[in-house]
Amino acid sequence: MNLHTMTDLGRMRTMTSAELRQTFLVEALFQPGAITLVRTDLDRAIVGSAVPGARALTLEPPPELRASSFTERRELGVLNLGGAGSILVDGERHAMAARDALYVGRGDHKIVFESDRPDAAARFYFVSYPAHAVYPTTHASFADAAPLRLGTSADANERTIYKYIHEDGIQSCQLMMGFTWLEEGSVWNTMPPHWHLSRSEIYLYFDLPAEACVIHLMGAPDETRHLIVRNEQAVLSPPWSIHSGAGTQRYGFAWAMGGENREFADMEAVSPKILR
Ligand SMILES: O=C[C@H](O)[C@@H](O)CC(=O)C(=O)O
Ligand SMILES: [Zn+2]
Repeated sequence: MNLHTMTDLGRMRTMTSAELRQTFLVEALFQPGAITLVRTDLDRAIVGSAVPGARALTLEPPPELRASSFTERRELGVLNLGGAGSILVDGERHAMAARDALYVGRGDHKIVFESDRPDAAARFYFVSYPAHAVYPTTHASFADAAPLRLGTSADANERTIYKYIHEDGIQSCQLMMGFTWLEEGSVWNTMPPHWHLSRSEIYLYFDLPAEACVIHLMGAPDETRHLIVRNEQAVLSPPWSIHSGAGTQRYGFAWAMGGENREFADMEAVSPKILR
């Protein structure tokens, strides 16, 4: 399992593009017919994907977890970014339509990913954090996600935030998860930006054609850096970092957070005037 170790603000000032990418960008997710896992020391998150083909895929615990099952001491949030599929948790089948989410609570579970049709494979994206208590495994369909419309077309940031795992939605220990969908002609996410010392965050950009990219902004508000991010790549965002971006066209992105609380609105707004 690949490991991304974080840096601090001081070293970030002198990092090259390659060093920034090695530290903060997760590139090799979504391998056909496989489960891919990447871990980071940032709140001990594990980022992963499962793209089952004709064969079902079982989530095994990597040796680094020192566990007999993946969720022995962890919770897991899954979002289906592809075709219809299922997730079996201890034999119980949860149908996963496109944009459905599943929360799997701490416990010795057997987790299996399946696609309904190998030629229109499910693309399961997941994020896991350590968990200290058991919350029930819960499915949410796209219609269950609380939509929050933000932005204007004049600011090119008209978008809807769909929250699945949060204070008023699916319950969890520390995981929050959902995705944001930009309207045609809107390219900016999280502008004006924010940061939250109470939580770290992970963005996974999706629904971008191969030639398109998002210029993701990170760092302290007065000392920003950027990453060029392609389709289905993830950015690890420490609590002290802003996380915002502009695409060469519209896109979607899944966001997940871990930390102190699960209040979506608990963030420090950053005035665009102080960005440097
Ligand atoms: O803390 C919240 C997260 O950064 C995102 O949900 C923000 C976002 O999707 C947006 O403004 O477009
Ligand atoms: Zn945020």
